[in-house]
Amino acid sequence: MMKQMYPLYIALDFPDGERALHFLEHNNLEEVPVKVGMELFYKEGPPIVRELRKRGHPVFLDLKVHDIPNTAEGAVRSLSSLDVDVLTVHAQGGKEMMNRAKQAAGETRVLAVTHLTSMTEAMLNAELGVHAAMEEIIPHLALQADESGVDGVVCSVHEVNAIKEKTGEDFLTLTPGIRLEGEPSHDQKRTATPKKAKEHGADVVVVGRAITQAKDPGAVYDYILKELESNEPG
Ligand SMILES: O=c1ccn([C@@H]2O[C@H](COP(=O)(O)O)[C@@H](O)[C@H]2O)c(=O)[nH]1
Repeated sequence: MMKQMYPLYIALDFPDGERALHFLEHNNLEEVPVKVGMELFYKEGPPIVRELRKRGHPVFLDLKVHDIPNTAEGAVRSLSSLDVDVLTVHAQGGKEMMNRAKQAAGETRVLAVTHLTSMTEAMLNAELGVHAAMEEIIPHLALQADESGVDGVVCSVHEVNAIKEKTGEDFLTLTPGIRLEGEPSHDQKRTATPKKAKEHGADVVVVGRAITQAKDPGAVYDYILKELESNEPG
């Protein structure tokens, strides 16, 4: 059976496992779903994922695999053995790469990153030489991802509607770049509040600094979860 996904994952972007585990323990965030990304995984490796799983945390492993199909397939096979809910590849690796990643993932869900939420359309045009509007290129990449067989995409809240129009409602959208009203966006460019994520129909949100750097991370986690689970119209 395919792994379950949760509406909210906390991005554990900490320099080491000790600090990540201390953060969770001291803020009463036992067993909450967490995202392990490059910073923590490259420092600690598979043992930090095993430790989080042992403590009851569902884990999203966000290593954004991007390589030739054969290498990506092998990488995903290795990573999916860690009992994680979901892992990521780059949609720009192409359909064969995404398809082979999906085949190798077993019950672990695979999501394809479209364009990073830290990029603007101007950067896409000037720096990557991709002369298309974000609102065209991202649904296009999502359609390629859907056709390749992966479970969904990583995108910003702003692209969720256009993606679902092309792929259908069941194709998952996971949205980082979440900020509370009035908060600094840091390096993120395509940001939105949890309320907007809910309104636009994002299936899953990932929140890092808005929780990890908050005065009361537990309270912010509870607030965001409540916003996402609210049945009030936007
Ligand atoms: O397009 C993407 C893909 C992944 N991320 C990851 O999400 C978190 C966001 O952290 P914040 O502190 O909430 O900005 C981070 O781990 C990124 O690696 C993303 O931001 N955008």
